[in-house]
Amino acid sequence: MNIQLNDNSLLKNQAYIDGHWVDGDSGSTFEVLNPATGEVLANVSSVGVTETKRAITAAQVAMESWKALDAKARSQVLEQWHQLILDNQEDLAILMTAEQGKPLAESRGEVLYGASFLKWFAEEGKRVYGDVLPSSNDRRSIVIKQPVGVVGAITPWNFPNAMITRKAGPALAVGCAIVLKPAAETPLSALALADLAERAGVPAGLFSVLPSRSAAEVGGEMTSNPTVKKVTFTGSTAVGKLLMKQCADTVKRTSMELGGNAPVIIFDDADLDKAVAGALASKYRNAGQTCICANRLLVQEGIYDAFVEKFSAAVQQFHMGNGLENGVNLGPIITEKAVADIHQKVEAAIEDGATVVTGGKVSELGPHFYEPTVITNATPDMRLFKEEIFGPVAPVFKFSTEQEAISLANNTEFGLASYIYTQDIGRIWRVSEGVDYGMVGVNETAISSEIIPFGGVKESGQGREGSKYGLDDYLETKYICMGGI
Ligand SMILES: NC(=O)C1=CN([C@@H]2O[C@H](COP(=O)(O)OP(=O)(O)OC[C@H]3O[C@@H](n4cnc5c(N)ncnc54)[C@H](OP(=O)(O)O)[C@@H]3O)[C@@H](O)[C@H]2O)C=CC1
Ligand SMILES: O=C(O)CCCC(=O)O
Repeated sequence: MNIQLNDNSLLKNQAYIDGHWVDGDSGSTFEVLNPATGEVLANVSSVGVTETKRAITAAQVAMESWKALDAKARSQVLEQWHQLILDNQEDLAILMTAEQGKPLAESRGEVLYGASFLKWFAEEGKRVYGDVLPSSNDRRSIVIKQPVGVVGAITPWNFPNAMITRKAGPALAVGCAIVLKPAAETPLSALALADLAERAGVPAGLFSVLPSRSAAEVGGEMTSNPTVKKVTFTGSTAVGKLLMKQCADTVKRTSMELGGNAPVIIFDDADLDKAVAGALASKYRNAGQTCICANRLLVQEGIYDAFVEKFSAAVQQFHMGNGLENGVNLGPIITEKAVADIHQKVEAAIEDGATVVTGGKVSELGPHFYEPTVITNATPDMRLFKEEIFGPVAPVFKFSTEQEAISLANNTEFGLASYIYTQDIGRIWRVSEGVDYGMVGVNETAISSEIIPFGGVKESGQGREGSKYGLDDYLETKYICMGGI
């Protein structure tokens, strides 16, 4: 493999099924590329339907003894996995930057973020309480919670570590087994996590990782196999809808964390410096490739020009490049296709009358780099308003009234994250309650952590990840009626 770590045994290029490192049955492999340089990092085994079936069967077997353990015993294994991730933070970060592109500082942060889900759910898994309901004299009505069963998980390339632990943590904590298909662009982080899980004592079969170049085959088996009781997915809305349809035939539970179209609403009374810093951090995190990234900057007319000036000046300070190099704080875009898609949206906006203040083109650094861009005179009929940009492009829209801001924010089929900048306490409540989003950041855009219920409404998905609420997605509720008392 074209990469050097302190511990090179974390570099895996085979699937991890039922506790074994294996090639795909067909022997086929696929390339994993460094998006900053285009170099081939590794050739990774590609699995299909039969290997997925095997992983699911192994999961079912492994789950029997795992769910019978005390929650405390499961917790200890998760704690150990958490500790090993911390111990290997730098290697995991280097691996992540190599295959995904985000600057090393962001990768280090994601590794800690990913580990935090294991720690949180190691603790929270010990608190799966039931209920005794007020009942009539001759009976007692009891509610218990049980693990939902074997879980199928499909994760994206933009967060190659944390999206896995955010699903595996709660699943394993409550006694489920999990079969994971990572994104084809970033399987190395997933496989390194599996290696650490094995070292931590996660029993064979309980956490299998299925790299594949045919997502539809693996996803098709996961969603149709009756042994899988729940499918959890993070990715595009289009694929999420497809998976939900596929799950309908066997009536599986689903959790869907899909696309977003986050508005950042900046009112005239906002603290301008805070608003600029918050919008900047949100928009350009992971080069704009985050489902909760600011997608639309909605700025009130009285502060519009001042905001654009300060924001654009800050955007021009980014140092774009290979995320492994010192000082780089903006990385590449995952694929050339994604770059082309971003650029088409910008070109369409220009044709429709938008103005490019800075950026607006593919960078001279190479075909995976798009210049950090600010666009003014943006209007709601543009693709930049309607679609997830997933790139470092900030369109700035102007509004007049609070009601108009709420209407603009809600004028989308998405409803994941939203942000408000204002100092008016009444307005904070009105707007927070008025926007149709699963999450609202008030004078803050760094809203993610393991303790909060992450998730969306409308076509941004269903279910919540992280927090005490995140456990419910992996639990069934059983009612027991005890009669004859
Ligand atoms: N909510 C979020 O966090 C994310 C949103 N997106 C949005 O989606 C757009 C496209 O990105 P993209 O990577 O193509 O997102 P996808 O939704 O295609 O990919 C996410 C995951 O789904 C898998 N997948 C794709 N097709 C199927 C299928 N038919 N059955 C089962 N699994 C499948 C992918 O596998 P494989 O990699 O092998 O194709 C990957 O593991 C982005 O521009 C962005 O707008 C993307 C990623 C994350
Ligand atoms: O779905 C995503 O894009 C990843 C979520 C990032 C976060 O948890 O902040």
